[in-house]
Amino acid sequence: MTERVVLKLGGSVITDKSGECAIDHARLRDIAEVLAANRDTALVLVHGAGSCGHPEARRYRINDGLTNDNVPGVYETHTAVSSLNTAVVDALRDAGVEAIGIHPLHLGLAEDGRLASFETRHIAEMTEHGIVPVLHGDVVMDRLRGSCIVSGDQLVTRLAAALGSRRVGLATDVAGVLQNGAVVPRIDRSTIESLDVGGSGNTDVTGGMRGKLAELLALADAGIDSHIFHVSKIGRFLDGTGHGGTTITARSKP
Ligand SMILES: Nc1ncnc2c1ncn2[C@@H]1O[C@H](COP(=O)(O)OP(=O)(O)OP(=O)(O)O)[C@@H](O)[C@H]1O
Ligand SMILES: C=C(C)CCOP(=O)(O)O
Repeated sequence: MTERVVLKLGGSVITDKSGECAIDHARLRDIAEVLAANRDTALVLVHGAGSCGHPEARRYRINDGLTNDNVPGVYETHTAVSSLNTAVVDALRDAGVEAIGIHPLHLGLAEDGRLASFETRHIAEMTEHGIVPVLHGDVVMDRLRGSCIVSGDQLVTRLAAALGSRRVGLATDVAGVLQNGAVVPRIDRSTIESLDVGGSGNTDVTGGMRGKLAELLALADAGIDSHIFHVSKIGRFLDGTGHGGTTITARSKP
């Protein structure tokens, strides 16, 4: 079976998270060049929403559930993050990567904030043909709440488990998980307690670094390690030369 790499581009690195849907096109071009240079990798790409989706999700209180008042928020949030998805796909295609956008609102159903069903067989099929599926954190219909936000981080864990991926990376705006300014090289359930991990510095409805680690520790429990590193280290993550960030694992330090 093809060894698939699941890579998430944090919303903080492809948008200016302090603005309103401020897409960083120059950063997207740089990332696209790196991914184009690694075309042999069977890649499944996920991106966060950054300033294209988090402000809308917060404004319409999507995660509190749907009422008569906030139904338009489903459209507004999905449209904002979809515009970012188009920009990511365009940048990749301009660099020669056979990318195609996939919207979780169309293929997932949640129950109380967690994906209950999510089709991935077509994603696996795409990678067999050199297509790079580009998914994103999204608003998804929820059988208990009406709707909820499914983060790119939740998608990463879902995809990695479903596709049997052993290489999972999250590129973000920090060098890794930090403690007193230094990167913590390895985190497992026994070491997480001693760390000071917070949310995002900007508008974020999915828990920032704390939310990320909750997802990735659950993935580690399922036997799949993952890595958080600075966006400038994507090439090194892909070629295995060392990303200098944090590895999230179920195993204690050797
Ligand atoms: N201990 C910590 N180490 C590193 N970053 C931390 C820590 N605690 C909180 N953070 C914050 O977490 C942020 C990264 O999480 P964030 O959710 O913003 O990233 P992202 O995945 O790029 O964004 P998005 O959720 O939009 O995709 C950092 O920029 C930092 O402000
Ligand atoms: C807010 C939306 C639409 C998705 C959030 O995904 P994330 O940026 O990966 O947390």
